[in-house]
Amino acid sequence: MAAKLLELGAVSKVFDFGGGARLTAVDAVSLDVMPGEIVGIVGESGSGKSTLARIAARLMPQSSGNVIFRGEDVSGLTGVRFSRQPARRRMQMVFQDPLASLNPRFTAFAAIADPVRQLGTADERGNTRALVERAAQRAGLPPALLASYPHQLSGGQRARVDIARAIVLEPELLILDEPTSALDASLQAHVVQTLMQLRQTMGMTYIFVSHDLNLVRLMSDRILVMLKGKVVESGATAAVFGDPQHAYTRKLIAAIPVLGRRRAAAGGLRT
Ligand SMILES: Nc1ncnc2c1ncn2[C@@H]1O[C@H](COP(=O)(O)OP(=O)(O)OP(=O)(O)O)[C@@H](O)[C@H]1O
Repeated sequence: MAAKLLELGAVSKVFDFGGGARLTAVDAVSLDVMPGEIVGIVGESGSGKSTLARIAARLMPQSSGNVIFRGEDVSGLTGVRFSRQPARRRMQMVFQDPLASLNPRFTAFAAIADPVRQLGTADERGNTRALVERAAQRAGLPPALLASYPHQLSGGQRARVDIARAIVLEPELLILDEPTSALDASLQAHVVQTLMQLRQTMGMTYIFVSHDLNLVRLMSDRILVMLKGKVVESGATAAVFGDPQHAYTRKLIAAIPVLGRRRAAAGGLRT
């Protein structure tokens, strides 16, 4: 059996607001991600999905629990310390709002080149233009747009810059936090198609965070359902959608516009 790519062991995150006010945003979540899998994380707003994604990507320290990436315990490494690790280039994150995550003073080329400058080998740095052009092409960004600044690009084009930047060093794991939620339905479909093609051509593994169950159903091999920081249900996507065990999962599925109506009409899924 293949080695696990990422292991989260009983990861918790408690936000302390002072004066005794605390919030457990993630509560003892365990998750093993195998190479090549797409794991979807779903749940209502505030259920802890983004916090878990940020902990997995080492952008935020957990309060307790372990994070093991490619067999290496990275539990004590976050932020700048993790960014200095060789493992850093093997795991990248794509964010919800590229306008917020892209530096307004960087052209698309500079944004995509940034990881090469920061994390690339000397050879890669010498080859920056070719790497940037390859990543842009893979992400479906026309070469003519590489000279543009974020404000000159559409939402869909910005999403593609963000994806190109994330894949420029060919990471093994992409953690995608609502990567298409700022886009309208048709752009969303294009970006999802691009992500699915990338997975095939580059053999990547995704953790895909979304409140959009239709999208997660389409993309994921396996899903985790989160409620108030806890995983209330997990399993193969087809099994969870076909025979949801938890009342909350049934409620989420029933709320999917098209699928929910069809299922309700068939007499199933009342919570
Ligand atoms: N940096 C922070 N400081 C304090 N509280 C936070 C912080 N980040 C998140 N939270 C809180 O933790 C809880 C979980 O938030 P999180 O963003 O992980 O949920 P989510 O499921 O991703 O929601 P959404 O879909 O709205 O992004 C929320 O109550 C949120 O307000």
